[in-house]
Amino acid sequence: MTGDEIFSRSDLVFSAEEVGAAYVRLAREITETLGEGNPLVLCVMKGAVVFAGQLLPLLRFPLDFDYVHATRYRNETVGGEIDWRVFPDTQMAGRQVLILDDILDEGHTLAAIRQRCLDAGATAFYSAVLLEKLLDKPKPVHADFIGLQVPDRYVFGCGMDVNGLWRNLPAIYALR
Ligand SMILES: O=P(O)(O)OC[C@H]1O[C@H](OP(=O)(O)OP(=O)(O)O)[C@H](O)[C@@H]1O
Ligand code: HPA
Repeated sequence: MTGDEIFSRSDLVFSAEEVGAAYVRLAREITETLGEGNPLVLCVMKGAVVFAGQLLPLLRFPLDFDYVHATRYRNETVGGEIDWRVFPDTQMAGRQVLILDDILDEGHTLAAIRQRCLDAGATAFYSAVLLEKLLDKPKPVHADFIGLQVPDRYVFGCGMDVNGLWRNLPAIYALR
C-alpha cells in the first residue's frame, strides 16, 4: 500500500489541537514534579522526536538533554526484540532521569530503558509518554505522565510511523 492509500484507510483519533493541549498539560505536570531537580531528559528516537520538540520549549526550568535510540518495531506494526542503536554516555549517576517517548504500548521498550538508566546510576526514573495504548493485559512498567489514551489500534502521526511513513502528520490517526 502506498502512503496515500494507508492515510485514506485511517481514522482521525486526536486532532492537532487536542495533541497541543496535551503537550501544555504534560509540561505543567512535569514542571510541578521535576522543576527543581535539574533532570536529564532523554528522547527515545525516532518516534519521540516530535513530542520532545514540542514539549521542551514548554519546560521553563534548567535541564540536560540527550537521546536513546532503541527500536523494537522497526518498520513493522508488531514488536520484536529491542535493537539498541544508541545509549547516551551522559553521566546518569545521582541524576533524576526523565524519558520522553511517543507511545507506551506493551511497555517492553520503556521497561528496558528504565532498567538501563537505573543500572547506570540514575537516582530516580520518570517517564512521559504522549500516548498510552489501552490493552487488556498488564504492562511491565507504567508512565508517570500520560498525554492521551488510545484504544488498541495501530496509531501513527506526531512522530509515530506506519510502515516507516507519516511521522510528520500533526494529528494522530489509526489504521482501520
Ligand atoms: O511499549 P512497546 O510495545 O515496547 O512500544 C513502544 C515503543 O515502540 C515505538 O518505537 P519503535 O520500536 O517503533 O521505534 P521508532 O521509535 O524508531 O519508531 C515507540 O516509539 C516506543 O519506543
Ligand atoms: O501503535 C503504534 N504506532 C506506532 N508505533 C508504535 N510503537 C508501538 N506501538 C505503536
